[in-house]
Amino acid sequence: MGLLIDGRWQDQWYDNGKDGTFKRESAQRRNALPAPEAGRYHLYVSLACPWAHRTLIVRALKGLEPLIDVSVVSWLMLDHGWTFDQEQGSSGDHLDGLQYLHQRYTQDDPHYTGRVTVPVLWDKKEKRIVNNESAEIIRIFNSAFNELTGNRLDLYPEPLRPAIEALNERIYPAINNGVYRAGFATTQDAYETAFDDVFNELDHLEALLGRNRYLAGEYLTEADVRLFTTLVRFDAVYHGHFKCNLRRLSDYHNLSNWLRELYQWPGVAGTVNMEHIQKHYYISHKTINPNGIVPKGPLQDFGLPHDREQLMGKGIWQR
Ligand SMILES: N[C@@H](CCC(=O)N[C@@H](CS)C(=O)NCC(=O)O)C(=O)O
Repeated sequence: MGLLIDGRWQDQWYDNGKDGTFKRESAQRRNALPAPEAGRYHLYVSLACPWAHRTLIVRALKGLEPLIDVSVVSWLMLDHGWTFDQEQGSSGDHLDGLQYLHQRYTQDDPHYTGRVTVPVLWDKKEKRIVNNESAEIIRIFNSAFNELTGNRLDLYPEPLRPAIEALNERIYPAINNGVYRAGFATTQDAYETAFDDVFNELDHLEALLGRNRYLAGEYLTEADVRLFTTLVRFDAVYHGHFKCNLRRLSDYHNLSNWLRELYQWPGVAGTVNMEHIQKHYYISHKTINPNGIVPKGPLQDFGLPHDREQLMGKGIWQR
């Protein structure tokens, strides 16, 4: 784990400061897509990472697999940050055979200072990073290539935008980032604050999903995708490794049925790789789990039947 300082790689763990609260650095590349072209862009992901996972799901739902190819980093992230070590699960860098992801960042800017994160949407033509913020990459995927693919599915439909934004604003701090704030906390207080945020919000969402088929109502939207990638990791990683253990996700009836419905959505299961997920967290985070023992459990089967049909659902909005 480390970061680039003026283009040079430095190996260092997160600095939480005195209060022990984990602070996530904002993504630095936030450009719009220069032009929708097949084959021009390359997506860098980790199959372990919930943020990168969002982009893989939307890429699949929007039929972008033939247009945007992907390189997968290794699940193991140690001194050099994300690597393309094929012995530890990486696909290798399909573009230039790079060894480390930070080399992409310094190709974009030889003086880059900041964390080297996934996902990254790379422009092969201009040789620069288009965007490294998953929340924005999924919106690009949702609309920018429609003319090329003819895919009219809309995960961020105009009339639902206020509801989706309101959900994102609750779910990001309390859950998506909340589990990290719990897991990476370095004081008891910081951990307990994050822990309470996680479970208060899960309770709220459990009630919401008792009324709504999907988070924003009858349509499956980006809000569902963004929650899914955190919750699919919950029992396998966040419950144990990040100490979010008041309840298991499987103890929540509505949330776990909703999770199964999303998992079974065509295209989604193929984006979930539990081996990368468990190995990454338990083996890479040496400060939390120094011996790198990976738990054998829990037993889980997201392919089991769900009961969501009892609520009205219209699938994904069509433009
Ligand atoms: N805001 C970013 C966050 C991405 C992020 O933090 N990714 C993690 C992996 S789960 C990462 O690459 N961390 C490396 C680091 O912080 O050094 C997004 O949503 O795209």
